[in-house]
Amino acid sequence: MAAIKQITSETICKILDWKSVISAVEEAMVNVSEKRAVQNVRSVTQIPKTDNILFAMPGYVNTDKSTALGCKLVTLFPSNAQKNLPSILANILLFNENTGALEVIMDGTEITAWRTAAASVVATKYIRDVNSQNKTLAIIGAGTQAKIHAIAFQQQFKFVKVHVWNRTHEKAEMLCKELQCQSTLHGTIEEYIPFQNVEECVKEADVIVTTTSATTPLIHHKWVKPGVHINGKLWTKSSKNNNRTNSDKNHKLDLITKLGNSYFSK
Ligand SMILES: NC(=O)C1=CN([C@@H]2O[C@H](COP(=O)(O)OP(=O)(O)OC[C@H]3O[C@@H](n4cnc5c(N)ncnc54)[C@H](O)[C@@H]3O)[C@@H](O)[C@H]2O)C=CC1
Ligand SMILES: O=C([O-])C1=[NH+]CCC1
Repeated sequence: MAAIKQITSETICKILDWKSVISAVEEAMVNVSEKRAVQNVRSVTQIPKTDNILFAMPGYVNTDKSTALGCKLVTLFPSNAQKNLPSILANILLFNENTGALEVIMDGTEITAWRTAAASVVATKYIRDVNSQNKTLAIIGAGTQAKIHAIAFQQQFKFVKVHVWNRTHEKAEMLCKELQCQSTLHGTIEEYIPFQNVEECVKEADVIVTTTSATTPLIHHKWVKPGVHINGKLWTKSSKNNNRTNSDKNHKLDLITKLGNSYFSK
């Protein structure tokens, strides 16, 4: 049996670029819709008496361009933040589609982070009215996904301001400072502004991204502008609470698509 090739996170980080990732995610969505890819529902293994989860995400794709059989294994350990580790860690396994033999193991943590933000970008590109102005992006949260969404959205859109709210305000301030310092990432952005209050953070936003692990709603529909596009990072262990926006049936926040977990307000 041939040796299993290992691809480290250092190599992955050198390869990833936004143009390719956004277009690969868009292509993957089309392949799933057009049934050129098999993407089964992920399995969720919750470690009893903890919030820790192991996900298995298998998939197969067969197109003119490529064939691949793989499985991503992702752990979500929310308390990792206190250990200075990402709460989401991932590895991707690729198999030979003729023999089933394992051929490649690659680090999947960065790929997962980029893939998630790229899915929000693609969803926003298609769902947000192309004629609407996209001046202000509001980000709820200040962790891995908050930072990568701020960077990814600049690849496709020309936001002028990025608003950030986080449960711990100092982290919102730190993220804004960090993004401000990375001048090469700015594009059209003039300011990254940390907010103490969620309503103030979202009320002028044209696009909102929620990137927290909160299990209760953080945004009220009355606070957002008509036509706002909301990308929700919506995983929670309880599907009943599977939402970061306040959208009970009295509220006019309508789910219009599952693509990238996107919401849109009328
Ligand atoms: N990192 C990744 O690649 C992916 C992450 N996700 C999901 O995105 C969300 C964020 O993930 P990361 O940015 O990686 O995590 P992180 O640990 O880096 O950041 C978590 C954020 O959530 C906030 N938060 C936690 N509990 C909260 C609460 N009760 N109320 C308000 N804010 C709260 C924290 O202040 C922090 O800003 C999680 O739900 C995660 O499952 C989904 C797909 C991929
Ligand atoms: O899509 C993904 O890879 C994940 N969603 C929640 C945890 C990891």
